[in-house]
Amino acid sequence: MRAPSASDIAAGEVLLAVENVSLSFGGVKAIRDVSFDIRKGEIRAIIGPNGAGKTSMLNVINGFYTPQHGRITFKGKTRTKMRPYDAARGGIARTFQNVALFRGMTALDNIMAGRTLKMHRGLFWQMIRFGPALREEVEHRRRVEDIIDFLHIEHIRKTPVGRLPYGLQKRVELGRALAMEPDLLLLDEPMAGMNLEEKEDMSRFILDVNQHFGTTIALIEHDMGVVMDLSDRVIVLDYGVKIADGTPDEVKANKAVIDAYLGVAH
Ligand SMILES: Nc1ncnc2c1ncn2[C@@H]1O[C@H](COP(=O)(O)OP(=O)(O)OP(=O)(O)O)[C@@H](O)[C@H]1O
Repeated sequence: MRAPSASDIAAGEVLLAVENVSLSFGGVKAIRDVSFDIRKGEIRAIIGPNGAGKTSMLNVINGFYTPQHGRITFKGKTRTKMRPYDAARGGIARTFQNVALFRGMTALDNIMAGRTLKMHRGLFWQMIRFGPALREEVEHRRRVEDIIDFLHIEHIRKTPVGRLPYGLQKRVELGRALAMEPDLLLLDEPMAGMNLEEKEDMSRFILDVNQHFGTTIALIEHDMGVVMDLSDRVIVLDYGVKIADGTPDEVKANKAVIDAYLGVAH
């Protein structure tokens, strides 16, 4: 059984609230007046057919897109506009639908890159690796090694990520996001392109991140088995509109969802 339970989550504190958000690209209405919340400690899935607006919603949450209408409240602070850098500094980390790593760099260096926002000493001190900067680097390396242990990727730490199989690249990308020590982790199709074994591994890591670090997670995923197993609550989008929001069992039984999505082979 997962902890915390669904009833704990229902009573829990709201980490992020999306209110009446609408986003258009020219004539295309990607998101239409969508509201929902993400509570501290939960795993929240966003599902829906292709083009439903799922990735656009993650891009609104992490400040990549500015919605024409609506507002976002994160950790009690309300905004209509935020830059991705501020979102990252504020504690929102993100992985992408297609792996977005530095392919020529090792797994270790890619994960280390995720620590950049946590580094306080300036470039000058980093370069001469003196005093406080050296102490800081040692601490960052320790954190990164902990993440490498946690994700069981010790054997590939020195391998350029471009040479790794896809499933391991996705794991390194997760490691880089974890290196930011986020309060909210956004995962865009973390299982896409994976075989069954890789999916099982990734599911376990997502649950472990949630349980051991207490990280709140929002994920987009097309594999319904994975979504229903992992998530505390699920939002369903269709043509940019929210058509359902509830526990996996509630969503599975929802007629509009069956008609729009679940009933259709994907
Ligand atoms: N940068 C953009 N410029 C123009 N239109 C866009 C842009 N990004 C998304 N769209 C459009 O907005 C709509 C929602 O797209 P989005 O990628 O958010 O859907 P999605 O649910 O994530 O789809 P998928 O499951 O295929 O990834 C689509 O009609 C898409 O073509």
